[in-house]
Formats: sequence, structure tokens, C-alpha cells
Amino acid sequence: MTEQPQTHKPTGNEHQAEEQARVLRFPSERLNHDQTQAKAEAEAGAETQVIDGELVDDDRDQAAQVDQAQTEAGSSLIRREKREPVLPGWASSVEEFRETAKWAVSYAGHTLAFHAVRCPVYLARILIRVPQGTLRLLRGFLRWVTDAEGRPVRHAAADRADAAEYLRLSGQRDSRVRGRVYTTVGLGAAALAAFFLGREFLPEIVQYAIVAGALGTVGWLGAPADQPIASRAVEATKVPKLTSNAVEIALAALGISGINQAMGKGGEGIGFPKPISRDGKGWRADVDLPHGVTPGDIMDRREKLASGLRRPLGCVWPEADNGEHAGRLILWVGDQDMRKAKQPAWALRKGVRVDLFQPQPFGTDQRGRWVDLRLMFTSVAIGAIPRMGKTFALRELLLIAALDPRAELHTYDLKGTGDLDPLEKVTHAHGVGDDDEEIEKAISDLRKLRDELRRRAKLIRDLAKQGLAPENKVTPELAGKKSLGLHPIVIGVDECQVWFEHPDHGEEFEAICTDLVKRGPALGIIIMLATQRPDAKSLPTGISANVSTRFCLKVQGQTENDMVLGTSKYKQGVRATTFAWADKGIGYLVGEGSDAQIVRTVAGLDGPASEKVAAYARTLREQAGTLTGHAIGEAPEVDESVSKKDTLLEDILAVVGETEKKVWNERVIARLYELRPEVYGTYRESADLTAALKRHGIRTAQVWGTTDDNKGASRIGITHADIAQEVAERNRREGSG
Ligand SMILES: Nc1ncnc2c1ncn2[C@@H]1O[C@H](COP(=O)(O)OP(=O)(O)OP(=O)(O)O)[C@@H](O)[C@H]1O
Repeated sequence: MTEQPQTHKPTGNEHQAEEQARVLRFPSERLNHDQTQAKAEAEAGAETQVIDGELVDDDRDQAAQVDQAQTEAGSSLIRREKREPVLPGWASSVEEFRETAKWAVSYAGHTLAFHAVRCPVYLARILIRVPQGTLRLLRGFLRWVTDAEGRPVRHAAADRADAAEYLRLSGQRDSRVRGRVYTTVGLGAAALAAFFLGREFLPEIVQYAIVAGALGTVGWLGAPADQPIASRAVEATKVPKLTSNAVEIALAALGISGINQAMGKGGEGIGFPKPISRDGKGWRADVDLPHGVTPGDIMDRREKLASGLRRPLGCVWPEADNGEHAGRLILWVGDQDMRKAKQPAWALRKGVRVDLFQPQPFGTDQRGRWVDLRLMFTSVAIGAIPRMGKTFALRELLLIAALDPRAELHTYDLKGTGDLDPLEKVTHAHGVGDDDEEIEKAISDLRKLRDELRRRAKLIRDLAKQGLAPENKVTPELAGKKSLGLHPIVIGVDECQVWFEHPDHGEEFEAICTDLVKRGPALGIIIMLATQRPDAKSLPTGISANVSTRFCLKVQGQTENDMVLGTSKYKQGVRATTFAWADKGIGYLVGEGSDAQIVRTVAGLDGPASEKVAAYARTLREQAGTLTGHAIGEAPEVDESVSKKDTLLEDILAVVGETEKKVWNERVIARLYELRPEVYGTYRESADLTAALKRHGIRTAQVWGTTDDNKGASRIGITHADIAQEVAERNRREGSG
């Protein structure tokens, strides 16, 4: 804690003195004072208000506050303003610039090739049209020499019998024709001279070029207007411009009473705070909705909006503008349907060594720009209704992880269809399906991961004391030191609800995964869970509340939406319910502290394409010597206590006599360990026994007991009668079964 500045309360006299001699500060001084105050407030605020959360770029925040204070405290001429970027989006994004340049080159190449192939046809067309062109040329020339354009006026004068006018016009015509005849004779003589000189002195190639040019011109003159010599290489498919009128018509068609009233007679209308403009490959309209109407209302009716705009659904993307007021809508209308638009090439498709500490390309936004995601220090939840691209998204993330040869993968495909099998060649632990053997393998693996989590936590604490882990988390340097064993561990689980709903191990899976989600990211363990049924059972609240990266493809309702994307996201207008059935691979991504954005995962990353990336990842691992476990055919060690019959209740009855009515958990655990250390060695805390008993339907509670030094205390414990009753009932059931 830093010391709070001491405040000095003025006495009565001091007050008076202050009143009489008020010191007026010069503006600059006032500024400094205000800045200091703003800084002090920022510091105090940071210290007193942040309860939970990540401190990001504190300096920048403060600088922004000080900047603002400066703007507000300075000259009255200084206005609050929002500056538009100097360069348009396409020019400031390397990716977009590259795309545009690529398009321009391919456009030019196509046009060139198209015309080159048709050259003989063009030549034939020219030759055919030369006579017609020559006739046109001669006709035009004669009309010019004979001043044909004045003929109708002269005829009119003759018809009116206006002799004076006729004579004036005829005189003018004669002198004009005379001048033009002289010019023609002069030019003809010059042309003849040029012809003979050219024949004599110009190289042959130039002579041919001149003849070809002359023929081309005459042929071009001979072509009818509707049949040009050259065919069109590119048909421009023009997308209609988005106009304010079109937006108004579409909004009015949504059946929202607030909009209808505003558009009616005497209504406030719909506001457009900025002109509708091009933004990426589409149009962007910023709209001020009528009072009381929110972007969420519009997003709920996306399909109707698309109909009103006469555009395909995949082109129409209404969004809330969280930086502005709650009635500001950003309507982005793409030139092409997002799901059909060609995605720029994924940089990792051919295999590249990646660093998980750096952001990696995950998907593209509506404008076709890559959206990066940093996997390190996150845990991920992916949710959607079936067949929307959840497994593709998870597999893509696992492939990214595989391309960092340091990362140890644990892949679980609980649906059992082999979607994650392309990763077999690189993964350390691999599970497919939900049969008992697989579940036993998985729980053993997770127990080891929990132990690893604890080992890492202790190690990081020790390293922090030595000043080697300044933020008490794994750094790239620490991850790179093999001897420390702090390499990234990435666990991917598809259809994770199978684990959490398991009748015997469900709670243990949940407890370990919750621990991994909460503590794993700082310790270099990343867990990614995908589910097609995002409810409290399949994505327990301890997990859904703590994951830091969320990707939600189409879901059916608000609950599922908020379960994956976070509380209140639906209310804030982040609605994965608005996606259409055909929006495969398109979802809302909420990354580390960033605003939700619509992202389409890498298209076409199917099984064979994934195999190729995984093959490259294997080569990287072979070079780095990091292939372990399943990838090199090692069979996983299964924790024997998992497959053995669970005799916990019988064992408790063996160590707790009938005379002991209630016993603290910690004492029961100590006795169980003495009885069978190989089975109960994993019970470390009272909560472990509580969790294990819960699976048998037995609850623990506060019970009274005495400590070793004979002091009475209330702690969590078991009741002998509960255990005995459950064992008796179980025996009866088994007997009757
Ligand atoms: N980015 C994408 N672009 C286009 N199509 C995609 C994209 N991602 C996935 N798909 C398509 O979506 C379909 C479903 O994908 P996937 O198997 O991942 O869905 P799922 O949600 O895991 O389904 P299930 O619930 O049955 O496991 C696939 O046929 C795939 O081709």
C-alpha cells in the first residue's frame, strides 16, 4: 500500500486568510496542479477500486486520463473531439494492402492474358472493318471540306427566301471551303512527303507499326458502336451502394414500434452521425436509433433486416457500438456473403513454427481481416449447437498449439468419431470415446495434471522469490528451460459434458478442470473445452465463469449464449443466437479483455488438411526432441485406484469404529492413508474426502470434536451412521440384483 496523501484541515483563521488572499494560478500552473491531481486520483483509484481483474497497461490508462484532464483544463478553444484515422483502413493494414495489391496484379494479368489469346480474332475483326472505316473516314472528310454542317441553315434561309442571309451564309461557306481545300492540299502534300521520307529513312519495324496503327484506327472507326473490336475481359459485378434511404426502408420493415413512430409524421427520424462509407469489402453505416430502441432489437431481426436491404443474410452484420451510447448501431453490409467470401490464406496452413506466447491467426472478421488469438495464459470455452463448427475450431487451436514444439498436448475426443485423430502423431495423451477404459485413462491423466499444476505453483513461487518469475507466472524464458519442466501444456476436450456428467468421476473431472481453468493459465497450462450443450451441467459454472477466451457459434437461447460468452453478453448485444444455420464456423470471439467480435475460423481445415499441419508439427518436434507419450507409442499409465472397485465406504467403516459417532474428515483421511496408502495417497485435504463421499450420495457437515491438545472445535467430518446405512442399502440392492 502506498501512503494516502495527508489532508490538512484549515483552522478558522487560516480560512479567513485564505479568503482574503486567494492565490490565482496561472493556466500552466493550474494545468500542472490538475495533472498531479488527475494522476493522484488515478493512482488512488487503481488502489482502492480494483477488486479483481488484470491490470493492463496502467501507464497508458493514466496517460489517457492526464491527457483528458489536459484537454479539459486548457484553453476554452480546445474541444473534445474524436479524430478519424489519417489513412483509410485498407492502407493502414498490411494484410489488406497486400490483398489489394494481389488483386490488382491478378486483374492486370488476367486482362493481359485474355486479350493476348484473342489477338488473332481482333486482327480479323479489324481487317473486316477497314473498308467500312475507310468509307466513314472519307465521308467525314468530305463533310468537313464541303462544310456540310452549315447546309441545313443555308437551305432554311433559301426556303424563307431571305436573300441577304442566304448570300451571307453562302459567302461564308465559300471562304471556309476554300480554306479547307488549301489545308487539305497542304496536308496531303506534307503526308506524301512524310510517306516517301518515311519509306526512305524509317526502320522497317516502325513503318509496319505505323501501317498497323493506321489500319487499326480505320478498323476501329469501322466498328459499330455495339460491337467493339476488343471483347470485355472482366464483367464488373457491381454491388449496390448502401444508402441512408435503403437503411431507413429496411429498419422500418422490422416491425419495431419505436422505429415506426420515429419514421412516422412528426417523428424524430433515424440519425446518421457519419456518412455511409466503404469499410473493407463492404459499406458501413453508423446509425442513431430512435430513443428506446437498441442494437439488440435490430440484431434479433437480422434476417428481416437482410430482406429489407435486399441482400443475402451473410452480408448483413448489425453490431452495437459499445464506445458510444446504447442506441448507436453499426451496420456493416459486405459485398459478399461472409460464409462464401474467399478467406485470405491462413499463414499456418503449410506449417510454420509458432510461439504460443505470441498471438496467432485464428480466424477472419467480416471484413476479411485476420483476427489473432494468444493462447498462452488463457483457458478456452467453445460452445454451439451441433454441426456448427465447434470441433473444427477446437482442432484448429490444437493444431496451432502443436506447431509450438515445446507444447505438450492432451487431446480428448469424447464424441468418439476421431475428429482429433490427425493430432495423434504429436499428442502426448489421446483419448477417443467415452467407454470405461477411456474414462479411466482420462481421469488418471487429469490427476497427473493436477499434481503437475501443484508442482508448478510451488516452483513458480520459488522462482519468484529468486526474482526469476517477476509476475509469478511462466515466462517464455522459463518455458524454454527443459530442466524446469514449465513448457506449455495444452489440453483440448471435445464434448466435455461427457466428463462432467459421468456418474462416478464427474465431480472429480469438474474439480480438476475448474482448478486447471483458474490456476492453469498462469502456470502454462491451457485447457480448452468444447461442448454442444452449454448448460450448467455440461459447462459447470466454476468453469464458465473463469475461462478467459470464449468462442460461441450459433446457440439457441440467451442462457447458452451467456454461459459461453459471459454474463450479460446477450443484454449487451453480443448474441450468437442471431447466426443462421448456414453460418458454419462463424461465431463471437471474446478474447483476453477484448470486445466481442465476429470471427470465422479457418475454412477448409478438414481432416486431411489437419493431417498435413500435424505432420509438419511432428517434424518440428522430432528436431526439438519433444515427442513423448502417445505420439511415440507409449501406453499411458492408468491409476490403479481408478479401475479397482471403489471400497471407500467399507474402508471408512473399517477405520472408524461404531463407538465414534462423528469424526473429522482430516482424521478419517489419515487413517485411510494408513490402511491403503496407494489408494488414498491422493486425498490431501478435507475437501477431497467430501468430494469422494458426494459421489456416494453422502454429505459431510460440521461436527464437534477435540484437537490433539484437548480443545473442542467444529470441523468438517463424517457421521458413522450415514456411512453404515449407505453400505447396508448397497448390500441389500446388490443382493436383490
Ligand atoms: N470456418 C468454416 N468455414 C466453413 N465451414 C466450416 C467452418 N468450420 C466448420 N465448417 C463446417 O461445419 C461442419 C460442422 O463442423 P464440426 O464437425 O466442427 O461441427 P460440430 O459443431 O463439432 O458438430 P458436432 O456437434 O456434431 O460435433 C463441417 O462440415 C465443416 O465443414
